[in-house]
Order: sequence, then C-alpha cells, then structure tokens
Amino acid sequence: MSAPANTTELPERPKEAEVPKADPQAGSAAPSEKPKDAKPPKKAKAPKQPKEKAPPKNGGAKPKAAKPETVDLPQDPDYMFKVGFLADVYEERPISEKHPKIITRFPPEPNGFLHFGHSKAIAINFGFARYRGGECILRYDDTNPAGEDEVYYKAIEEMVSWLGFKPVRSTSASENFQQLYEYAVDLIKKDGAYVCHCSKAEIKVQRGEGTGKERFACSHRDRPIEESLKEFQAMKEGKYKAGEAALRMKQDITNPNPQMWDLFAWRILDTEEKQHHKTGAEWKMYPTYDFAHPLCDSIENITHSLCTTEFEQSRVSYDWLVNKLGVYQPMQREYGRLNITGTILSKRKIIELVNRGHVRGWDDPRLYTLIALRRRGVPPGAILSFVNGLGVTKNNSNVQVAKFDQAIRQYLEATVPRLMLVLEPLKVVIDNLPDDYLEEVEVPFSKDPAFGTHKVPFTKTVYIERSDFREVDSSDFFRLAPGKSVGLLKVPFPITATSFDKDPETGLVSCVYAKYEKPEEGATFKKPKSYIHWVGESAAYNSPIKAEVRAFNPLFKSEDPSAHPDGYLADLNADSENIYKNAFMETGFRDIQKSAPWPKDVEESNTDGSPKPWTVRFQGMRVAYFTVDKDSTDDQIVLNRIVTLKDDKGKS
Ligand SMILES: Nc1ncnc2c1ncn2[C@@H]1O[C@H](COP(=O)(O)OP(=O)(O)OP(=O)(O)O)[C@@H](O)[C@H]1O
Ligand SMILES: NC(=O)CC[C@H](N)C(=O)O
Repeated sequence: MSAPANTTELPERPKEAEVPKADPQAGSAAPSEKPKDAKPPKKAKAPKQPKEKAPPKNGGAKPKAAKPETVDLPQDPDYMFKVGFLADVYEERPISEKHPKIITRFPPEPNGFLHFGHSKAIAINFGFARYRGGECILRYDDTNPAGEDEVYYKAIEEMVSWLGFKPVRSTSASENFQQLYEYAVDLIKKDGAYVCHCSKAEIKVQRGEGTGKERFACSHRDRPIEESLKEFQAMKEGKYKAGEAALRMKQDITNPNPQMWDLFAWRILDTEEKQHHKTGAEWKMYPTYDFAHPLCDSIENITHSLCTTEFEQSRVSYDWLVNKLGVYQPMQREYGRLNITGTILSKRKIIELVNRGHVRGWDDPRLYTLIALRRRGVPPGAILSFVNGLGVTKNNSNVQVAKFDQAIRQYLEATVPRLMLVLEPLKVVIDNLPDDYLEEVEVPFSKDPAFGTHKVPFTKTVYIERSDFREVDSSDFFRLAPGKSVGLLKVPFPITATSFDKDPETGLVSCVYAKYEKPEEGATFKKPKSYIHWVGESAAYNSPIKAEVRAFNPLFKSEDPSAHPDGYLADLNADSENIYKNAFMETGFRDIQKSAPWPKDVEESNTDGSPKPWTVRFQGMRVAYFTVDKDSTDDQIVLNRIVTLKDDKGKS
C-alpha cells in the first residue's frame, strides 16, 4: 500500500513493506493539529435486523446443525451515511453557499487490482456523494510509474462499475502534472519549498533518526529562492539523476509530527526503463503523494477527501500546503480500514502466489481481490450490504472470512433461484417403473412463489448424491439404505432401496436398485423421514446437464497467514479446492441461465444479451450456492461454489 511519508521519507515513494503504519488509534502527533473529529465515534444503533430464515428443508437428511450466526445486514442501504462518522463528517461541512455540491473522489493508485478492503473506500466515497446528491470522481493516483500499468486502470474502472457506481468522470493525477509544476514554482516563490541535494543517510541524521540527537534543517533549506527556482528547472530538464536532487516543502522541522519535516514535493525516480504510461518521457521528475494528493483534491474542488486512518498524521501537511498556496481547501477526514483475516491482500504476496502457480491468477476465486470475488460469484450487493452493516468509524474493521461468508449466504438465500445439483452422482434404477417412464415433476425455483416453477423429468433412472446412500443402514441415518425409504424432493412417492452393485475395482457402489412406493388406488403410504435431491435421466429433456464443480476452501490454514514463522506460503492449505468433475444438474439450470442476472440487481449482461458468467447464481438445494465460471465452454459447464449452505467450520 502506499502511505504517507514516514520519518525517512526520501525521494522514492516508500514501499509497502518499508513504511511503518501509523497507529490508527494514535491520532495526530501534533497536539496543535488535533483533528476536530477526534471524539469517539457515536455508537450507531443498527436498525433491527431481519431474522435468519430457516435453512432450506432437507428432510432431516443431515444431523441437526447449529443455526449459523447471523450478521447485520441493514435493510436501509443508506444506513452508513445516516449515522456515525459519515453523518458527522457531513455536519462538519454541509452543503452551503461555499460548498454547493458534495464532491468526493476515489483515488486508487493503478498499481494493482482492487481488493476486498477497497470496497469500503468505494462504498464510502461514491455512496457518500450519492447520498448527499453530489458527485464522486474516480481519480487514478498515478504519480509513480514504477509499478503502475494500463491494465490496472481498466480493471479498477470495471470493479467500480461492477459494484454499481458510476464516476461523474475519471481523472488522473498525471493530467495535472503541469498545473502541479506551476504550483511548485509558486510555492518556491512563496518561500515554501527548496531544492535539496542531501542523501538518504544525511536526511536520517538531520531527522535525528538513530542518533537520538535534536533534529536540524539541511543546509539547502536557506538557499535563495532564485537558486531553488533554477535548480528546480534543472530537475525538470533531467539534469539530475534519481536521489541527486528533490524539491522539499519548507514546513516545520520542530513540529513533533514527522509529516511536517520538510516532506518531498517532487522527486526524480529511477524509472529509466519504465516511462509513465500516460505522460511517456515528458516528465523527468514526479510529484509525491504528499504534494499531489492535496492539490489534485483542490483542483477538483473535492469537498470531503475521505481516506483511511494511516493518513491522519498527513492531514497537517495537507492543510499546510493548500493554505500556503492559498488554494481551495478540501476537508480531509479519515476512517478505519477494512481488513479480512485468514487471507492476504498484499499485492506483492498475491503476485508471488500467482507466479508460483498456487492460484490461477489475480481472479482465482480463493483470493479476496474484487475480481476474484466477482468470479467466485459473490454478488456486489452482498459486499455493499456487509460493508454498510459494519458501519464506519475511525476503528479498523477486522472481519473473519467466515463472517463475510455468512453475509453472502444471507444475501443469496432470498435472492437467487434454486435447483437440484448432484455433486457426486450415484445411479439409482427404479426397477418397478417401465423403461420409458416419464413423469413431469413441478419444482419451485424458490420458497418464494414469485420465482415460479419449472418441470423436471422423473424417470426410471435417477441420480442421487453418493453420500445420501449407505450400504449398511443405521438407526440414526435417515436417507437411502437397503430396505430403507427416502423421498425424492417433489416426487409424489418415496423410493426404497432393494439392492446395489459395487465396482470390483474401486469397491464403490456403482448402482442402487430401488422400488417406487406408489400405493394402490385409495391406499395411503408412509411419509418418508427425509427428502433428498436428485436428477432424472431423460434424452427428451437433455437431462442431466453435466458440470465440473470447483468447491473452494480457505486458501490458508490460519487466521493470520503472514504471521507463520516460515512465511505465509508455509500456511497454504493443501486442500483449498475440491473438484467434482462429473456433477449433474437438472434442467432448471437452462431457465436460470436465461433469466440471469441473479440476484436481479445492478449487474449487466453482455452486449448480445447473454449473461455474464458470474451472474448465473443459484442454490443447489441441500448442497451450496454456485455460479458459472468463466472457464466454461459450450461443451463443458464449470461451476464455482460461492459459499456452502452452512458454516462447515470444524466439521470433518
Ligand atoms: N483495506 C482498506 N480499507 C478501506 N479503504 C482502503 C483499504 N485499502 C485501501 N483503501 C483506500 O482506497 C483508496 C485507494 O487506495 P490505493 O489502492 O491507492 O491504496 P493502497 O493503500 O495502496 O492499497 P493496498 O491495500 O492495495 O496497498 C485510498 O483512499 C485508500 O485509503
Ligand atoms: N488519501 C488517500 O486516500 C490515499 C490514496 C492513495 N492512492 C494511496 O496511496 O493510498
């Protein structure tokens, strides 16, 4: 992540690993700059949450599991803007004559794919502006060509749009380089900046680092304005190499806040091999975050510059710069980051996982980049309502993967259709039905009648889940076993297993023979203790529909992979993906595919009207939630398991 300058801020933008994060609770180090909103955030009372609906009836097929803990998914999508931090931030600077429209910006650096945590920044910046009738700009913070790339611009825009937001326009810090350069010249003329030639080591000493001695200014600080103007021009013309010269702001070296220790404003980067993807070779020097960000905010008339708490200490330098130049002053305020435990979000680490082949790519469904979540089938609405439910304060939110999964489940439960999918099919031949037997069974798409119904073929050969049959019965088993009856969901009468075949090579049951328990006219029949899902075999219906199912488990074994003594790679879960090559689906899949997107929310279809693969979401009854993966072809459907029906943690 990019972060504010630290005490050893040098011409190069500090790299993630090198930058100690400011303690989010610590607040500003400068007492005089105590932020106005430092009071503890008002505890917002969440609106009453809907009760978790009973899990779909599975006919008691499995032993009773504890009901999953519900998570707060507020009914009011604007909840996070109405109370707490974001309501207070608005009150501090409401719409007025001076600020007639709320303008925010979402400012990612185009150096990687957005991740789960960014969804909070997107929800806050775009949502706050939308809620207040204003505008949000998508601004690429592209001041360091080293890690930036064209591919990330597109991917970022796509993710913002996937989450359902439309920037009023897209801008780039780089399109302001000329204006930022002019501001820098103006700042020098106002005696607010100077060109410095000190080395990293010299600056450390001047800042008292490691010496325990008092801080002192460098000798260039007092050079004449004219000289700095000349040297700055020389920097611009490429007369200096990286590290040989930089423009520093003339702030306050005595201030206890390191963000005031004459931060760098413009520096020369060691990027000979990589030109800026937008400005090419035009610029030989680049503005720093500390210089560019406040001024781009000002140029774009941002009313509320909302960022995460590691920038809290930077607020004093932000305000110093805009005031010194006398330009429009946006209001920076900071909220807590959204982190997820049990995984990693760091770009460097994800790259390593990709390069070493531990995952398919940045969009591997086991990752928590937004493209990965989209590919896995997580609906954008589930992410947004989860973020909304967490609320916004200055505290970081550290959520567990299991809690997020529960929110996804809750969101999908009422919003996507259901069908029958058998992960590991076991053939059942119903001996007392004629070979050409075909009964159309009406199956609802949901508990909610509004979803409608569809017809599936019930025939002499059906497929059930291998785990729903046991060779040896026991009194605590309520599904199919020799001599035992079970109901097939929505089929009028139960079936009873009579015998079975075994594959001599594998030792696995290869076929179960059963009897359809249709009673004589007028006679009654014994209701089965449980009902199981099934798929009928019918050429006329083109059933079953075959699919490869990818069922994902956590990619890491522990809650904190990075804390593993041998590194996060040693924490990888060898069992993070189970592939079911020959799953069977019933024909309702075709209707669901045609009528996607599911849920019926913001997501768009392809230009030819076909659904985007990740929007074909459904519940495989008694199994899990699934969606279509992009690896699907005309001949082979590939499904991703979005989430199980229950939190299976701790189960074997
Ligand atoms: N985990 C997070 N929670 C909330 N907001 C975040 C999170 N990570 C980044 N942001 C915010 O998103 C915006 C764009 O961030 P950008 O991609 O430049 O950040 P970053 O901190 O470099 O990201 P990374 O975490 O990938 O290193 C910034 O305003 C940043 O504060
Ligand atoms: N002020 C901010 O939101 C910081 C954005 C900036 N792109 C970063 O480095 O994370």
